[in-house]
Amino acid sequence: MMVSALIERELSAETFPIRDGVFVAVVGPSGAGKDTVIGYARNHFADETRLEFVRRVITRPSDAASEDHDTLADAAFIEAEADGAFAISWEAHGLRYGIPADVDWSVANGRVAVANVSRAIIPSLRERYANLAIVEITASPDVLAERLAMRGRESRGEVLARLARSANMSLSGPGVTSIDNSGPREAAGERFAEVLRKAMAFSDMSGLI
Ligand SMILES: Nc1ncnc2c1ncn2[C@@H]1O[C@H](COP(=O)(O)OP(=O)(O)O)[C@@H](O)[C@H]1O
Ligand SMILES: O=P(O)(O)OC[C@H]1O[C@H](OP(=O)(O)OP(=O)(O)O)[C@H](O)[C@@H]1O
Repeated sequence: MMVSALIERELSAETFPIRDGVFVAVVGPSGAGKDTVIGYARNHFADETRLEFVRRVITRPSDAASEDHDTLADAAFIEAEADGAFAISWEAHGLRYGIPADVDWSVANGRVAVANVSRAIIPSLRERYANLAIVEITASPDVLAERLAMRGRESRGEVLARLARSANMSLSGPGVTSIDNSGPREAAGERFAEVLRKAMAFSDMSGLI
């Protein structure tokens, strides 16, 4: 067993940025396939205890078809946020999103945490996690439009707003892996699985130092 897994590290202000484990931030435009590649990896690595697939808290009714998340009403989310329930939270598409605080403990203890997050929170993630892997899932604009329409989770107006938002976002800085998901799910899924294998290997090494 890894040394890091034997030590239950306490987190305090001095422990930032959090080390040992890796935070894998899956980002990219709406409809590119973030939840799809995460779902692929979840199946692929079903028995892998070093990986944690973060269950997000969102102020959106649950929709198990695309993502299994927790739901809170707006006021309850704001209260939970004030109580320190989230490692990180943000707003987008008129919704609030939170990553439960125990992800910090997991990363500090050598696990690889995987979450679908906003591109806008990358600077905060860089401050919080020493080992941050950013995976950008991409697809061409016409593919995005077609997939969002097919997904059917949002109204036509919401889909148009999501497509417009995507056009204004660009990524910069180190540690970004881009995966084109214009082709079959399995192709992007395998590339993502390879990123996770590397993150687990890195985390194993870092726990032994
Ligand atoms: N490679 C693919 N080929 C065909 N359809 C896909 C592919 N990847 C994702 N989809 C579909 O496209 C839609 C958007 O994917 P999703 O994973 O929800 O994207 P995101 O989380 O980035 O918004 C979903 O309906 C999903 O099933
Ligand atoms: O700031 P951005 O990078 O544009 O991201 C905005 C939001 O879109 C995604 O959420 P969600 O999974 O609910 O939406 P999606 O499936 O349509 O991408 C992502 O996790 C962010 O919460």
